Amino acid sequence: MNSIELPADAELPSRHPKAPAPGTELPVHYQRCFGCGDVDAGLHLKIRAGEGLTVTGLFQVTEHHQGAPGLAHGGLLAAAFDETLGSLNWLLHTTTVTGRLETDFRRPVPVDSTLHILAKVDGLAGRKLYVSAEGRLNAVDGPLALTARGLFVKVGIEHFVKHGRPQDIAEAVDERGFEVNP
Ligand SMILES: CCCCC/C=C\C/C=C\C/C=C\C/C=C\CCCC(=O)SCCNC(=O)CCNC(=O)[C@H](O)C(C)(C)COP(=O)(O)OP(=O)(O)OC[C@H]1O[C@@H](n2cnc3c(N)ncnc32)[C@H](O)[C@@H]1OP(=O)(O)O
Repeated sequence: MNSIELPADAELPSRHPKAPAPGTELPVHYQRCFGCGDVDAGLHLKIRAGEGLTVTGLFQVTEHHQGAPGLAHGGLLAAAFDETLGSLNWLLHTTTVTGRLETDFRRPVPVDSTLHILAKVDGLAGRKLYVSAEGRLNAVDGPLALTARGLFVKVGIEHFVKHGRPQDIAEAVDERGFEVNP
């Protein structure tokens, strides 16, 4: 498939009236999520709602995240973007999964740096949510290290019930009553 292009019929969706206020730290959507949950080996991303259809993510790169010596692993950086882009769901009160994710690595990300990720919704066409993000080193206006574009696809709760491992589904139900974006 080709690069992700915003289709001509895409429209900018509305921010949901109950979206978390700008500046609010978003809740963990699932405690065992590798991106945002309380997982030892996870990314421990801190994501906040921004203005409009934006969220900001902070990824603290540690020695556990290396690919090359002293540098962050590209796949983990893509995961940090995936998680931050997925968190845009909170602003729309919708549920999507990643269909396609393109990541451009423009500058190495050293261990001990903080990656400041700014993600936004670019448009919605049917079930397809088009999103994009940039990541900067150590400051919101720091050097540009990564850019990404994503295509997320709206799904219903049944997607997780059908495909997920039963014991994890049961645990998630206990955790939050299976409510998404309460
Ligand atoms: C316990 C429950 C907890 C649930 C929590 C859930 C949400 C919580 C809410 C907020 C969450 C906050 C943070 C977000 C958290 C995490 C972020 C990370 C997210 C992930 O890490 S998520 C895992 C990786 N992700 C997958 O595991 C998806 C596997 N996949 C599939 O499950 C199917 O593949 C699916 C469903 C994508 C589509 O399947 P489908 O049968 O429903 O629909 P279909 O195929 O018709 O596609 C419909 C239209 O999308 C186009 N389309 C589809 N895929 C495309 C592609 N790759 N490139 C270009 N276009 C594509 C088609 O071309 C068509 O376009 P058109 O309508 O124009 O024809």
